[in-house]
Amino acid sequence: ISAFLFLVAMYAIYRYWSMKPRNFPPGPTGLPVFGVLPYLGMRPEQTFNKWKKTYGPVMGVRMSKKDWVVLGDHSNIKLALLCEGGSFSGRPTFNNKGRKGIAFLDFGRKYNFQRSLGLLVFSGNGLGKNSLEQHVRNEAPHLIEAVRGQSNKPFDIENIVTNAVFNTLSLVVYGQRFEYSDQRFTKIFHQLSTRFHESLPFALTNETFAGILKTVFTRRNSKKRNMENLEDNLLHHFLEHKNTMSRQTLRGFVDAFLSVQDSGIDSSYLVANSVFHSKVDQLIHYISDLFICGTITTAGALRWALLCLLHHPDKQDKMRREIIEVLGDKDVTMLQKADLPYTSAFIHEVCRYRTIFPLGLPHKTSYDVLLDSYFIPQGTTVCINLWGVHNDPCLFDEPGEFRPERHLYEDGKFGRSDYVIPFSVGPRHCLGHQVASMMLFSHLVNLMRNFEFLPDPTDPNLPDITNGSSGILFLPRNFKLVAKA
Ligand code: HEM
Repeated sequence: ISAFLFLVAMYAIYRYWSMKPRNFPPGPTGLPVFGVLPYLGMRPEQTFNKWKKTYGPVMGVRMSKKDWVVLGDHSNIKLALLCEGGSFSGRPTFNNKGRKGIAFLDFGRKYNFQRSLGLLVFSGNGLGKNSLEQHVRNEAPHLIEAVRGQSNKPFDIENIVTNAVFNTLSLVVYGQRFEYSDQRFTKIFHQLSTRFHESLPFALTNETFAGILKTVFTRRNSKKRNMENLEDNLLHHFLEHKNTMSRQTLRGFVDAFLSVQDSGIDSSYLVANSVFHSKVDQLIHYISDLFICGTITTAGALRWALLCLLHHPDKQDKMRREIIEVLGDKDVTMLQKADLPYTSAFIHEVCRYRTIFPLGLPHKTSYDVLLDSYFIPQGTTVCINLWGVHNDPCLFDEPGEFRPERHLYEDGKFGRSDYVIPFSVGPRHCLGHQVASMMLFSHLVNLMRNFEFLPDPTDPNLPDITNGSSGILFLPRNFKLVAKA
């Protein structure tokens, strides 16, 4: 009898554990307490993609004790984020309770205001596309000079590229750049990159047993300290910057933020509507979100592009020939992009082939919603599998192959694919996608016209292009190359 009761109890626990909301998308529940966490592996996006074959592109997975929805194909991602954008644009609360800024704000009035402020600077309006482009162009000579300093011997380009991206963003944010040798900023890069070495589902699972395990097995305290140091550094720099502000000339995002905030009617409206809890906290978190979301991603994409050049010398030659023929001695501008179809196709393919942000940032439903005839309750965390779209064989022939030519028409013109969505889509898509695209294009073209990139002659193997760091971002492992001037 006791064995029978034990089995009944186990069955009841299992049934209770497997319970999901009515008509919730199908998917695995995994183990009690942990859910599917033990089965995700180092590349959760690939595991989700495998499960898609069994459960379909709209899948419900039990993550520790919560049910998440994973969207795994282009049509459902588009349906959710574009057609139902108002319902799918929230952000779940995880390690970020009380955090302001932008990337982790829930959808709503406060978020919309912060986003429009960001768009003033980071889109074609307000401080303007030209000034964005000008900032990117201003950094290029420093990047070239730093690489020239290492030319003809094997070196790791990571710090130089990260410096260039950080400085470009710093020009947009503060209107000011820093010397590559400035120790304060090399420290900040390390603080930035440690944020990304935790896998997304693990980073978000902050509850029950999994949360306890995470505390035991990860160095959260050092991560927290890093974040605080980063924000201290940014605050210190901000205070120096504020003292030199003039309302006549806005130097960048910080000045724009302060002037909107301090301008009479707007300011009282904003304070009355509690758009700003505390202006300095909000601004420091915002700046840190911009650097965190913008630096390691863009520098990582540039390093993947360089790795692709090393692995495909024929494509490198073709691209350099195109750049030299079209540009001659002229400066690189975004207008010339249309005349560089192979280069544009190469960059587009790098963004597809090595998806930097494989699962993007998690979304949350703000209302009960139906998708693909499934019911998704308000407050559900929704993961967007961008990697799954980029590797869908129905959309890309042999998706595992690096083939820029797939983005060229027969007449040689570049055709942007709607299915290449590294910046995600919808109201929450990447705020920095324009400046990121400018940096990828301008920095890469400038590097290509000045150097030939060759593998490290002392290493018999080419650096690994298949595997990368596994975490929230998919980044290349460290490698050396030779930049032949
Ligand atoms: C190759 C470079 C980059 C890639 C692949 C990338 C990709 C992404 C992705 C996938 C998201 C999540 C979108 C979503 O929630 O659906 C995101 C968000 C974001 N990105 Fe980027 N990003 C890049 C560069 C940048 C840069 C340079 C900036 C600097 C301004 C930036 C700022 C942000 C911000 C602030 C968010 C949060 C937006 C929000 O929640 O409203 N990113 N990015």
